[in-house]
Amino acid sequence: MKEQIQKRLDSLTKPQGSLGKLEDIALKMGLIQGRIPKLPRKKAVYVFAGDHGVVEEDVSASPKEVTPQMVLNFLNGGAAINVFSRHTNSDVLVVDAGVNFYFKDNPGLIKKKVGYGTKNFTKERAMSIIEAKKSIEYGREIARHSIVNGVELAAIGDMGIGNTTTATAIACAFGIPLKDIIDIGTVITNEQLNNKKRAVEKAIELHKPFKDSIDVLSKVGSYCFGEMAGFLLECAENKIPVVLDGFPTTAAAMIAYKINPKIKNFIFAGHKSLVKGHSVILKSMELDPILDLNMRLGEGTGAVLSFSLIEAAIKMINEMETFESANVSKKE
Ligand SMILES: O=C(O)c1ccc[n+]([C@@H]2O[C@H](COP(=O)([O-])O)[C@@H](O)[C@H]2O)c1
Ligand SMILES: Cc1cc2nc[nH]c2cc1C
Repeated sequence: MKEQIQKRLDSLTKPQGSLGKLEDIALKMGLIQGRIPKLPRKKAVYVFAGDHGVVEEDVSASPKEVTPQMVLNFLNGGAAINVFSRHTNSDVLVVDAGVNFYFKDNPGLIKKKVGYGTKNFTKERAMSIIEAKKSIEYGREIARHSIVNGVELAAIGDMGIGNTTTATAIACAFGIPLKDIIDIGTVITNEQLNNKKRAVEKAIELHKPFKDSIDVLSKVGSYCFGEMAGFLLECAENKIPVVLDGFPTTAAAMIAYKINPKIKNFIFAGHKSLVKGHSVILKSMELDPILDLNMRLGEGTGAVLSFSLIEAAIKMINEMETFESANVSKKE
């Protein structure tokens, strides 16, 4: 299949390889679909929301109430992710994986709450092993539902005050040195950055050694990261491409990747976040980001914007004329 797709790319009226990453995207999408790739008939972003006990350590710029407030904003269509999803003709589904708030039913809300926020992982496990397994299973259920509903290109986004601290702790638990990834998420004071660094160091010291993904998830993870990991695993097993967003969603991908490294063949990195650790963890999974727009918002915004380039790549391989059909000469 790879040869067939590559041959088609090389037959199009352009110097070989001149469309750069767009050619890589068309090839990867083709390998996922097992054919010259076709446009996805339905696209959706799943924004996984959850709260983190570690925010007690004063690691974030915003109060924790922002997590449920932003969930309501997503449901009302007023956040950046709603705008960019309308722009790319994608649906927005918000997942309550573990927000410390009770939400009323809403058609845009998927209620998969494992708990009302995790515990402070600088003092104890973020969650039990049972909850960690449950969060992965909930993520898989959401993916199955998405596939049954015809979503052919998905993205994951995150919402949770404290997410970048949890993401940092997860990456460190998998062996990435803290100094290579510690950074601000949203803009915080130097004191808060120090708190964040100390919180991760304390957690790693308290919980090491780490056995596997479930161990990492239960010790320093959170419900929304577990659900994102389960979502990725299930989509990959069903050959549905998923686009990652920034630093938190990519740390969640690490959890899934350590369970099944083959998922990387079904995953796109939508963009490169400004958070310095993002490129480090993308590289550890050999993923190359599509966009680089100095963004660090989360919510799935970078992922959904990259949908238009993924679609452009698919249109390119389908709609361009070949040297032969357009009668353009080529040196033998
Ligand atoms: O996607 C990113 O790379 C990213 C970088 C920094 C912050 N965020 C978003 O900001 C929130 C967490 O920020 P923080 O500083 O509380 O960890 C969370 O809701 C994320 O979606 C996201
Ligand atoms: C307002 C706001 C919106 C967000 N979206 C993702 N993370 C966020 C953090 C804040 C503070």
